[in-house]
Amino acid sequence: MSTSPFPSPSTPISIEGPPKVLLLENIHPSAEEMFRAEGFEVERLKVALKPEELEQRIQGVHVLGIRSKTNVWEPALAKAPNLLAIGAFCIGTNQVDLKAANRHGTPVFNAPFSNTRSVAELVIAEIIMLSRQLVDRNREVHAGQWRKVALGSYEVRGKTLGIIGYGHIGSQLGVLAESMGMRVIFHDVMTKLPLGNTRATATLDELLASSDFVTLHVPATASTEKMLGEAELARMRKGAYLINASRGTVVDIEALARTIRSGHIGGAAVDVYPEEPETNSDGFTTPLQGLPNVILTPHIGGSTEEAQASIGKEVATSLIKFVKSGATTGAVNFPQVEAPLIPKTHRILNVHRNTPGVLRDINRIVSDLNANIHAQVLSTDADIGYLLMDLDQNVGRPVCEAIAGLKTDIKTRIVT
Ligand SMILES: NC(=O)c1ccc[n+]([C@@H]2O[C@H](COP(=O)([O-])OP(=O)(O)OC[C@H]3O[C@@H](n4cnc5c(N)ncnc54)[C@H](O)[C@@H]3O)[C@@H](O)[C@H]2O)c1
Ligand SMILES: O=C(O)CC[C@@H](O)C(=O)O
Repeated sequence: MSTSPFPSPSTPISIEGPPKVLLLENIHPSAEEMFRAEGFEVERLKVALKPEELEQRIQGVHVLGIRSKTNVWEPALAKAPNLLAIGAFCIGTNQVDLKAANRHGTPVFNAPFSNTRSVAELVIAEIIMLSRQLVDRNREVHAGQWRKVALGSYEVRGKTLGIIGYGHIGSQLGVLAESMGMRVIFHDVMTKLPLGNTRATATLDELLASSDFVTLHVPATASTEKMLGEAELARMRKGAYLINASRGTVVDIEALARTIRSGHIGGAAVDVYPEEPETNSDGFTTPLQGLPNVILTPHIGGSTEEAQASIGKEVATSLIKFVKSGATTGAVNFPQVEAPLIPKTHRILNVHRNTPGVLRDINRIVSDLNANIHAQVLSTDADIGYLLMDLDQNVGRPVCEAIAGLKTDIKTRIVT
């Protein structure tokens, strides 16, 4: 992903008719219902779009909803000057070029909580399945083979679970695992409050060397890319199990396959892969196929009815609030502003390059029109400033047109 230039020239956004929403990747109908109830026009597709298709479909769209399979990069953003916001109806936002979206004045909202319990529960199931070699026994009986063995099957009680990434998922998982009598340790780059009897290890290596189960719950970032490679896998205890329901970039999958084949690792449960198919009808291969005591799932950690319905509502709520008031609280790439609408005032939103003098120029435009600023909130990051202005007079159109003439302008729109 590249760092984009600022868009130029800018034009004020005016929404004629209902705001247009494009929802991809079979986003739960709860989102569509909420948008429709607010008078938005919604198109909902079951599939992800490839970059070139997205560039076509995104034109004229005000709100785009995706999950983990649609990449939103600079070329698509450049084709969508009317795009107000992007909703990632999931936790991960690595599929969006967040920096480019920021520079285009487009906040990205996600659902940081709604599917976390579903992932934690899946991992609990996998811990027991790996420990009892359940997938292998299940396959054998389905094939008419009766292998009643205890060898290599263990209780999880008293075993150590090592959690890499003690965030929303990792910490919930720790609580659930302790209730089954497991010892829980974790490694995180941030200082985290250990829940229950868990404790942080001094290093990743200490966690790898001390765990019977290692499970990953980190985001896809430069620092987590292949954080478990050949050397790290070799540091795990002999016979230990690995679980990855975070992102496919985090584990060197070829090295994992070799380590399982060598017998050093006792099994693995993998939900995410470096390359994943875009649709359910595409074929799929991974070097882990056919290996013993290996559970492979198609990125379903967060795929429960409860989680998807809740995500639909959570992200739609943020997007509707942003379109209707400009609130950016919770956006993952944007200065945070939250201000309820003030009756009898007229709200303008402006995103501009963060350079000296912008506020002075904008305020001069307003005062030259003899308008009064009732309230004004500015929040900035390194690249952009996000300004929310409530004016006493209904002069949004001339103000927006004049602001769009400033070299520093990125995106301006009238809310009320
Ligand atoms: N399989 C699925 O369907 C599914 C569902 C939900 C989330 N996920 C993935 O799980 C990830 C974690 O979700 P979450 O809600 O717990 O996120 P979170 O942000 O609450 O927690 C992530 C934790 O990882 C830590 N971390 C970041 N970089 C690290 C590093 N290099 N080493 C150690 N720790 C590091 C962070 O400090 C944080 O505590 C998401 O980013 C997403 O990619 C997958
Ligand atoms: O629903 C999805 O496509 C992704 C789910 C999960 O990986 C997430 O990041 O929340």
